[in-house]
Amino acid sequence: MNDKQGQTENHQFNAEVGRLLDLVVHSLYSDREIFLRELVANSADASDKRRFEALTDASLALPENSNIQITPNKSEKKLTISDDGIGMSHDELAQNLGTIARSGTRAFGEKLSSAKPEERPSLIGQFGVGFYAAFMVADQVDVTSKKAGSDEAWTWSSNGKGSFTLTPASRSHAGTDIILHMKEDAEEFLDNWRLRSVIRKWADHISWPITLRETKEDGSHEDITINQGTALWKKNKSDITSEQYTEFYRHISHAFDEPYVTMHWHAEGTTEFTSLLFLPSERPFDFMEQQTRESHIHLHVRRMFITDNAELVPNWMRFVQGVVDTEDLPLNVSREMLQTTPVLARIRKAVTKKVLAEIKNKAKTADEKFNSFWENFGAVIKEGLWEDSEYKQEIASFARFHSTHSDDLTTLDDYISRMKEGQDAIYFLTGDNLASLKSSPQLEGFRSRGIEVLLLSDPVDAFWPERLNSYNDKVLRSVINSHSDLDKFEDKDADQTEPANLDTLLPILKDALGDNVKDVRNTERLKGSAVVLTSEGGPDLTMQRLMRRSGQSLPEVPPILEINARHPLIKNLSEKVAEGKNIHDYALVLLNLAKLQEGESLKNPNEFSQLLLNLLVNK
Ligand SMILES: Nc1ncnc2c1ncn2[C@@H]1O[C@H](COP(=O)(O)OP(=O)(O)OP(=O)(O)O)[C@@H](O)[C@H]1O
Repeated sequence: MNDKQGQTENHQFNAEVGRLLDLVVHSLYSDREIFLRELVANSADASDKRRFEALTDASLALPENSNIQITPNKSEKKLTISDDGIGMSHDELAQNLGTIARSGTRAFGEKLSSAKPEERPSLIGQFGVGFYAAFMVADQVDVTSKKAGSDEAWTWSSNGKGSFTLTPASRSHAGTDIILHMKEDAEEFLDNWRLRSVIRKWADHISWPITLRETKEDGSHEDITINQGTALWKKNKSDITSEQYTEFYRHISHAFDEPYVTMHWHAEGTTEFTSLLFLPSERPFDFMEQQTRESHIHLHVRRMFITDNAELVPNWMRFVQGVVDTEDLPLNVSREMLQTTPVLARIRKAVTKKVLAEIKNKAKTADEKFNSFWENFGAVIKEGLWEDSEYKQEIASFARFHSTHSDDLTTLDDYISRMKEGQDAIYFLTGDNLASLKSSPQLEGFRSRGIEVLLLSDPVDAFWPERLNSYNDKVLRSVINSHSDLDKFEDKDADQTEPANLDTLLPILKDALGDNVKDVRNTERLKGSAVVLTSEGGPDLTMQRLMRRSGQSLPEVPPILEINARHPLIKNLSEKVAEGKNIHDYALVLLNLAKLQEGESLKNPNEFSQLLLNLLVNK
């Protein structure tokens, strides 16, 4: 919404911003100092952008000695953060500071309100509320900005309570001033010592000089550069503390966790580059929902930021954060060149191999930290089993899986070491969640024969086994399609009771179910359950379900209904048939029950409940 009053325009925040502001202001009280990190990071990004644009348009060049300046004004209770960056136009101010492009704010809000106070900064970092952190310390924020290359400047102004204004302004040169009108209880951030310590903590590695304007007693000013302003990755490893690495990681990934692994190396040979990469220890809150699957490792050329879209590692490694800096590309490298240059192809290969080697190395330790890393990112890594023909066997060698063997995760090698004599396949079952997989009737025949089954519950699990196909000469086979394999193994718990005679029952069930099933047959693999679904040929049941859910049209593939002739219900039905009773309704209930067991949704749940109720009443 926007109504013009003279020159000043009034706008409403979109609803998501309002909610988010409320959360940020009220949930992060004890970590307020992060506002400075967020604002300085934005200024550094804006300066990077302008420097990059200036490579192809000299009129946008940054002024000499460009910096990010922080000016406290105690008497007016104002703190100003100024940069010479790319700036924002009228529309960009409204768009960037008035709306939230990312979905999931509500979910984030719920998670934030229920999180423990000490977990909140990490959540907020995962979400990246950035600019809005300003309202933790300020009851009014003015942003005056002039876009590089434009003559217009505008001031965006808001008290963070639902609306903002845009007013024409003047600024002598391009860039942005963020003016914070500090809350009474945040005046500590107007003290030089406090500002220095916060800047050192958060911004030491930022490659732009950050200056603090200190006012002397006689009223004169002095600009003091606070940060070291060196590209951290260019320093010697021995001169970098683990705190500095952590701060750099947090800066580049907008996160709050500790890196799980830090990889800092210099590659020499045909292509020369320096790389500082990190594996996160926590998963960003909306990581799995993100629409883009590309990696965002920053590419620098001779220390200058070029892009975070160079896709320096495959998509299944997109959780890797950090910087690659090379001397072997020109500074004005174009987008087309990024896609075709062999230099980048070589860097990609080397970086991917290095990260892969590091993950494999960590996997060997098989400790809790690795397991937690796997819990966080395994679902993404497994995408590589599906789409990365070059590395899929290597990924398979360290991938972890749940299985029927124990509650601990297992590797494929360990699974193979436990295979039964005569077993030539790695069996798996896919489904929506671990709990329902564990109790699936599909497992009964495998359990009673002591055959281990991998339990796969990530959406990607429905796809990759088909492409991986085999590991160490052992094929991977879904239990749903492998029941005939069970005949090879002795069933120690075989039920010795007399089974029902199915000669008449089977044809009647089949007739009652018609086109809804491909076949109805007896099975020896069920123990406690009466029925189970299976399929023959075509995609397995879980795959079919996932494909339908993702909106793909799929011809109806009727399943096979298998029944357990030793189950009391089946015996009972067989007697009813012998007595000449109609069991049509029972047949439908059996099929629907089998579908529910598989986690499928019924086409007509009301009809099913009515059917079931009638049967219970007339029992
Ligand atoms: N000093 C600045 N100069 C130019 N543009 C800015 C500046 N500060 C913010 N912006 C713009 O406003 C947008 C929103 O900033 P905000 O900090 O909320 O999120 P972000 O930086 O995109 O992501 P994150 O939340 O992960 O930090 C930025 O993407 C940028 O386009």
